[in-house]
Amino acid sequence: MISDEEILKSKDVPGPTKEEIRCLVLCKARIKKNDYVVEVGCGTGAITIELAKKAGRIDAIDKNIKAINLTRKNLKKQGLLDRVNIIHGEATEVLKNLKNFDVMIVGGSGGKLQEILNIGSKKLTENGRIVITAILLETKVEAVHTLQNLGFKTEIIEVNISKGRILDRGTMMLANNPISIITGYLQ
Ligand SMILES: C[S@@+](CC[C@H](N)C(=O)[O-])C[C@H]1O[C@@H](n2cnc3c(N)ncnc32)[C@H](O)[C@@H]1O
Repeated sequence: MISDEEILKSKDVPGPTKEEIRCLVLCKARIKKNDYVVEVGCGTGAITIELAKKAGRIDAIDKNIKAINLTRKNLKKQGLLDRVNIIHGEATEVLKNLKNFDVMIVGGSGGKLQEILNIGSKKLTENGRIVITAILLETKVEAVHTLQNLGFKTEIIEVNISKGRILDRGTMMLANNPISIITGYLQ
């Protein structure tokens, strides 16, 4: 897992998913080396980089062209550009044209989470997984309810990470915003 510092950022793209959260997303997604993974809302490409090291085929989607360009730059920096199919577009449209996949990671939905989950769930292979990261309370509730209604075995964890800042007289723990990781497993 690369550090947060290694990831190129831009003022026009939301910041990268933090290293510790990326670890948990990858863990919950149970990625295997032949998996076909679709990432909705790749942003900086921080999660895409890790997917590119682990999965068989990766499609990374974002509706923001600046995010697409940044994902491309970050993948190139890590020597992983040829491992990912980067797609610029609205996820609800792009997903319809994809073949069936094993895992869908949702890092952003722009108010279209239900639609993304409805379309994505129909494209999942047997034993497919969906992993959603959410900051807003409303998104967390919507993610859990939608996955349950679609028949997924649904799990949610809330992660509160504090990182130590080393000072002259000791170490101060600084808290990051809590983030939820909601996972749906086909059963
Ligand atoms: C919080 S950022 C993702 C962070 C990313 N995991 C990272 O580490 O950089 C959310 C991204 O989702 C994208 N997004 C939101 N709704 C979308 C949609 N409906 N279709 C495609 N992309 C979307 C946004 O443009 C944004 O780049």
